[in-house]
Formats: sequence, structure tokens, C-alpha cells
Amino acid sequence: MESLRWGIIGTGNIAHTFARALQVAKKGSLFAVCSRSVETAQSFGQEFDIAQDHCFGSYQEFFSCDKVDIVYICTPHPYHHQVALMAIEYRKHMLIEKPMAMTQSQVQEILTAAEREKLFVMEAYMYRCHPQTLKLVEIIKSGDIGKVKFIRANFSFDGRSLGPSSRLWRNELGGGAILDIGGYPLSLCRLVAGIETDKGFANPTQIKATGYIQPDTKVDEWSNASLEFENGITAQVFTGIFSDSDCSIEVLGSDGSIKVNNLWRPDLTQLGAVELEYTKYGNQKEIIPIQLQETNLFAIEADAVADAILQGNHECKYMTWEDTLGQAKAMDAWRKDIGLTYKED
Ligand SMILES: NC(=O)C1=CN([C@@H]2O[C@H](COP(=O)(O)OP(=O)(O)OC[C@H]3O[C@@H](n4cnc5c(N)ncnc54)[C@H](OP(=O)(O)O)[C@@H]3O)[C@@H](O)[C@H]2O)C=CC1
Ligand SMILES: O=C1OC[C@@H](O)[C@H](O)[C@H]1O
Repeated sequence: MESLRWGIIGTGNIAHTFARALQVAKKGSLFAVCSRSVETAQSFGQEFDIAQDHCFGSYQEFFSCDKVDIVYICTPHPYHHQVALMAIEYRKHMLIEKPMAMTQSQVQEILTAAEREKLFVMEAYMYRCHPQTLKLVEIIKSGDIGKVKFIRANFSFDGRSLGPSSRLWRNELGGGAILDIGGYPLSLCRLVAGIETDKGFANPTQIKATGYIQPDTKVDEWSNASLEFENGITAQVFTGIFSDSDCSIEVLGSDGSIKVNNLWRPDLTQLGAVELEYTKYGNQKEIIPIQLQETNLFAIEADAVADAILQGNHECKYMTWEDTLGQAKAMDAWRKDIGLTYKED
């Protein structure tokens, strides 16, 4: 096998973005799609040139299609767990949108089942695969900014126009800022705090958070968390879904600092250039541009997944299973600290 045949399950917003990415990915193509309605699957199929007999309106028929190598699970978060367990039953590799599941215990169940069946699974924190993130990691690892002391990371956007029917504003669909985008800054802090370790990530020993949970929808509009790591690094993360706000990250070391303005969606250059701002204390800021062979973030992710699978691996080095498990534990702790709950708790 030199290339993966992908099946997409769930035909919403990100499914379209990923389907477009597969049109330019080098090691994969879109083969099948599944929706709760066959009409929706067929209309998605027409848009992306999928054969009509590979457009399914039944999850069971979709998973039974033995030509699909890997499924991209992009339903709302509360369905990731049950859809992933079904994918495993039908022996499909999986790329599961973030968060992999609603709770640490659900994530553990998915990983245990995938391990038993020797299947690939990755939580789709796509920014982790991008050359800009890899360059950030390389510079910090080189010691150029000295010892990392503090990390600040934000992800916030105005999701109000999506309206109350959107998954973002519905507790039963896993709505709220922390689960939707808070995981990005959290996962970045865990990555940077653990760069010097063998695993390449670290788990916070303490999370203290504040936030606002809407009394009617029971979803968090925003939240702010302070993290502490065993090695003395501290971090501050902010997430919100009511305001287009700063989405940058900064890493402050003993000798210098790095700032990245557009780490999460470097494919959208209108959100900022793809570059790092590097400052050695006492010197002028330097701009380090990132040279890209491929600009489509999701194609980069799909090809990273393909590389791992074609090499016979069950995890991707950019977001390992243990990393995802630590992430889920930290997400649970963050939510708990502001009293944000879902039926899955
Ligand atoms: N990595 C990234 O950049 C992004 C990741 N995401 C992640 O992807 C997932 C999906 O997000 P997004 O595409 O924005 O969501 P949407 O609401 O736009 O789409 C979700 C799709 O899931 C399917 N679905 C299955 N069951 C249900 C249900 N009970 N209610 C509603 N929809 C259902 C629907 O497709 P159908 O009608 O065909 O069944 C729906 O269109 C989320 O987990 C999110 O965190 C989202 C955006 C960006
Ligand atoms: O992962 C995501 O990134 C971009 C946001 O618009 C979206 O809601 C979220 O799921």
C-alpha cells in the first residue's frame, strides 16, 4: 500500500476542509463518505467526486466497506467515542478530531481497544504536524532561548454568529470553549513544557482555572487556566468563543523568547504570517520565516498520518497516544476546576 483510501464520517464544517485537503495530499485520497442521511452523503460525494456507491447513509454500511483504510471521525465531540469503538470493531484505522473524546476514561477505552486490534489512531491536533510548530520545537530544543520559564497561549474566536443550534452552544453536543479550542493552547503548553523529556511532552501537576459558564446553555464562554509543571515551568492559557481575540503564543526562556502569531491555522495566512518572532534578550527581534513545500495544513496532517501507517506504526510521533491521554486528563481537570460538566462525566 502506498497511499491511503480515506472515509469521512460526519459532513459538517471540518469535513469539507479535510476533503479539500485530500485533493492535494500526496499519500491519500477520499474514497467514501458517511452521513446520518444518504442524501447528505450523496451531495457531499458529488462535491468531492466520490463514487455514488461509496456515499453511505448508514454507519454500519460505511464501516463494512472493506476498501476504506482509514476513517476521519469529525462528528460533534460526544459522538467520537462511540463512532471510534465502531470503527475499531470494523478494523479501521482512525484520525479522530479533537478532543478525541469527552473524558479521559472514554479516551482510555478507545486507545485500549485500538491497541488490542493493532490499529492506528491519532487525535487530530493538526498544528502539531506543521513545519512552523516543528521549527518552534527545534529552536527551543537547541537551547537558543535558554531554559524555558513561562508559556502563554491563547485561542479565542467569536462563535456567536453560529447561533444557538450550533454544536458550539449546546451542552449535549459538547459545546463550549475549553473542549472546542481550549485544547490547542493546553496541548501547546504541554508540548513545550516537555520538550526536554524523552516523551516530548509533559503533564501539568496543577491546573487552576477561572471561567464563565452560561447559565442557560451550560457551556463555557471563556476560561483562563494557570498551569504548573514538575520542572518549574508555568503557563497561562486563555480560550473563548465570544470574541475574535489574540490567538498568539509566547515562550519565555532564560536567554530569549519566541512568539508565534498564527500557530493554530497557519494555512489561513490572513490570520498572520507563517513565521516565528525570535528575540535574544538585549538584541533586536528577528523574524524567522517558515519555508513550506505544502501550505495546506490538513494535507500535511493527512500525509503525516499516512507516513506513520505506511511505516507500520499505530501512532503518529506528533501526537502520541500517551500525549493524548495526558491531554484528556488535563482537559478533565481544567473543566472540573470551573465546574463545567457534561452527561459523559
Ligand atoms: N481540526 C480543526 O481545525 C477542527 C476540528 N473540528 C472538530 O471536528 C468536529 C466536528 O466539528 P464541525 O465540523 O465544526 O461540526 P459541524 O457541526 O459542522 O459538523 C458535524 C457533523 O457531524 C455529523 N453528526 C453526527 N451526529 C450528529 C448530531 N447528533 N448532531 C449534529 N451533527 C451530527 C453531522 O453530519 P451528518 O449530517 O452528515 O451526519 C454534522 O454535519 C468537532 O469535534 C470539532 O472539535 C472542527 C473544526 C475545526
Ligand atoms: O478546532 C477548531 O478550530 C477552529 C474553530 O473554528 C472550530 O470551532 C474548532 O473546532
